[in-house]
Amino acid sequence: MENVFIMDHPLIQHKISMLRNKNTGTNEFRKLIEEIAVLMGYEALRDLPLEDVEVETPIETCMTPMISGKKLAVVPVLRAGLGMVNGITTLVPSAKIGHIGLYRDPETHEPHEYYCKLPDPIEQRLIVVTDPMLATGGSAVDAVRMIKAHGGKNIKCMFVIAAPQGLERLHKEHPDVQIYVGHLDRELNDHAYICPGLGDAGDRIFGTI
Ligand SMILES: O=P(O)(O)OC[C@H]1O[C@H](OP(=O)(O)OP(=O)(O)O)[C@H](O)[C@@H]1O
Ligand SMILES: O=c1cc[nH]c(=O)[nH]1
Ligand SMILES: [Mg+2]
Repeated sequence: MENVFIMDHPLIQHKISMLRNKNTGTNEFRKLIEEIAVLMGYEALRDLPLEDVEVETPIETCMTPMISGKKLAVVPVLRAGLGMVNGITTLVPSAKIGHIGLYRDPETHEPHEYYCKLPDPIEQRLIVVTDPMLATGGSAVDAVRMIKAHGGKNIKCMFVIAAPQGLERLHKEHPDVQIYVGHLDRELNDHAYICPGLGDAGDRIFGTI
């Protein structure tokens, strides 16, 4: 699928396996999510535009490449997406941060919007949406729709784990969006949880189980 990138780096796979373990506690879970975000961010940002700038080294003056263009915006989908923000700002400390609040209704599994605050203007920025889980895809489809409604154009989404159903839906509804997935899991269960998955990412990051 064009614009879909499934990670295969052994470090990412190893850390995702640690996340899956139900005995991994809140503190370690949070650290792992952040580390995976750094590793995935490194992959997802490999096409950042560069421009040559003049720098004086101790030896001579040279032209040397630096990141060009408008700065990045990281947009976590609350709550669980917050766990990945520090990973991206470790790579790009100057990034602006927006927030989209969505929760999934436990019965219908439909997303409900409760917050949206994005950097303004957002048109020229590269926007990186973070959420550890892409299950039915409802939350991600809505998050991208909200960003586009504010003028966002250049959008990448990062998920630690995705279900095939959610990946297909997001790609179908927003084919222009680049989707980065740490691991593609088997399926959804009757409660729309990812199998084998890691449980409820938000509850495990914030210790609200
Ligand atoms: O693809 P979907 O079927 O929409 O499911 C994925 C969404 O569900 C989780 O959030 P949740 O609703 O549990 O909110 P939380 O992060 O506050 O726990 C997860 O972090 C995604 O945002
Ligand atoms: O498996 C899932 C599905 C949705 N949200 C989660 O946190 N986990
Ligand atoms: Mg949750």
